[in-house]
Amino acid sequence: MAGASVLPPAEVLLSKRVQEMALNGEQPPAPYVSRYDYDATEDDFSTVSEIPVIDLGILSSSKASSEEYEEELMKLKSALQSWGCFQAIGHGISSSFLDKIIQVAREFFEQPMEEKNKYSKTVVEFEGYGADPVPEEGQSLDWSDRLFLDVDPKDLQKFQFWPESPACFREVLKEYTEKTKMLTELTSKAMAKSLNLDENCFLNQFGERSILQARFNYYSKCQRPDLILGLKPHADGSGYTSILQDEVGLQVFNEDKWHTVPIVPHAILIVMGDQMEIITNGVFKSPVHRVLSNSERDRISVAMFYTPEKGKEIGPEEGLVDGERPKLFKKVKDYADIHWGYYQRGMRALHTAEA
Ligand SMILES: O=C(O)CCC(=O)C(=O)O
Ligand SMILES: [Fe+2]
Repeated sequence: MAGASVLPPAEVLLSKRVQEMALNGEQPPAPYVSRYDYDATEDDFSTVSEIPVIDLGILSSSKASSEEYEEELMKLKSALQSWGCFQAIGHGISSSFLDKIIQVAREFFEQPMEEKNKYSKTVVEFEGYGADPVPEEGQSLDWSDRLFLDVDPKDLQKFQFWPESPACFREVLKEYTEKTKMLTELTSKAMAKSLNLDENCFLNQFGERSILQARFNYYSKCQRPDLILGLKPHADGSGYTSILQDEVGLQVFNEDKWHTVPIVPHAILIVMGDQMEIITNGVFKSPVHRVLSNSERDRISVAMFYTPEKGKEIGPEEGLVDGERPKLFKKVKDYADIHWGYYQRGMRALHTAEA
């Protein structure tokens, strides 16, 4: 293998899109090669795991019988304690609209580079089209391209990064943002109730100016999926994240094993981020997850990161602290920034919040 000194620096590699390399049939260059622990059974997408499915319709409707309601609430709590994620159905967002989001995302990424590059970001910026900012030296790179946008509060939207092609992109994203806000309200209330807390307690911690960011991920096919990762293992720095996916590839680490998240048509996967682990005093888990590449099909996902308002202190809910369960975390603010610093070094940041 060539010595590190003759490799192009990560800045140069990251200024080139993975999609271009894939279309040119190029082999993944060294910094993308991250898998030395290849295990064929972990790549077998046909054996997916049963991630709990929760019907949010039951938890939001006054019509549900109280028995059914209590049962669903208990399922939700248990899913978040053991997996840190669940597949939400009955969320109230129409199937045709969810198809539309995936479709506009696909149309965006399938355009010529010249069109996409109108929205490109530099290797130090977050927002726009491209790769994540350059990680610390020695860290591997992800075999994927992204379009990352701040979407809420509205005054944070920077339209120079919002595609005008496909023509309906902006309208669809605005509508999805509004729908995701409703979903987060419903989810936050249901999660609080499942822990016998005031239904507004999580919404209050996130604050009036809680943040939503959209990340459109495009995972190109790769001839050597055994060598690379679409997205390296990480836990999210958000409060929690909702994910739409059109192909398998996402895996969650649980009980010493990687589990492939199955495609449940029109379900939205809700994944706890570190900040919900802090707020629930460790009752809910923020799971480590990653994305594998595929030699046959590309993959689109749309992640919406829901994060507490800038500068707002968050910390364990008092109702989840007692003699048996002392405070595991201290109060923190702007945790997502701390998380990012560690992420770039391939590390988790949760320990920085420990009491
Ligand atoms: O593509 C996916 O399914 C997961 C994306 C993800 O984990 C992230 O963007 O943080
Ligand atoms: Fe993630």
